[in-house]
Amino acid sequence: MSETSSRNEIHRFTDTATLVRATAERFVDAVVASQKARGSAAVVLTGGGTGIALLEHVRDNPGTINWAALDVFFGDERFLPAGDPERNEVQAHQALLDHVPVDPARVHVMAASDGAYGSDPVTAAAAYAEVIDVFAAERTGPLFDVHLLGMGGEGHVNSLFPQTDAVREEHQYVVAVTDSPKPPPVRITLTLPAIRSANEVWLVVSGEAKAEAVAAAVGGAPPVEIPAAGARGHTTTRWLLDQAAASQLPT
Ligand SMILES: O=C(O)[C@H](O)[C@@H](O)[C@H](O)[C@H](O)COP(=O)(O)O
Repeated sequence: MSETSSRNEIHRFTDTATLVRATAERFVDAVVASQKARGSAAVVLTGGGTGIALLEHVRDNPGTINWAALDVFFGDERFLPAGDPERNEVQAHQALLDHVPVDPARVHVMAASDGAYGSDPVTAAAAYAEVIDVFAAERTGPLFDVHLLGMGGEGHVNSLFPQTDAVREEHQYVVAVTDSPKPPPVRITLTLPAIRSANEVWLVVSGEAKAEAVAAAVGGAPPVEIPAAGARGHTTTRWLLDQAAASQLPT
């Protein structure tokens, strides 16, 4: 998948609560607009405090989303047993998906470590790639409408950490990670080529601890050093930041 040429859009909000509220409202609008334009929408959710808080806000303020016409994917998953509270999909279900009439067949969860593919994350990653392939065959245009991303202080997005094989992956859309520097070590993740197959990529980031990596990513750092720098949408790459996270950007 080639690099896209979409430009960075920067949006700054006074504090984390305002960032979460504004992002949730934009997310609802984006889903509704995609459903209006093509009949359904496809989104990729992210874990992390900001990503889950925004889902809670969407739960309480869902606008006119047609839940039956929504495909939900996950950007990464901690490869843990089903139901483990550390799993991103468990948190997303608790925050939003258990409370709205989504079609369970359209919520595309990555396998658990005690699931259908056993404890081998490589097989589980290949199974998720197959799920994406089946979906892609039915879809025209960019694979996902919006890919939400949080970012770690060293610039990781999904489970793509600096200087790893996963962040260097140029072809496969889904890979296993077995040595994540952030626990748990075993994960499944969408890669940069998968992220770049989204029409819009939204990086939702809060806090001073992220400011240096935000500035490096927006400034065009090599993705192998700052993975977020390689997260680009087809048409839009949108940084949604609180003031603290934006504090090292040029004004
Ligand atoms: O899988 C993980 O370990 C986390 O989910 C992680 O990738 C998180 O998304 C980012 O670190 C941003 O997290 P915050 O939004 O909490 O800062």
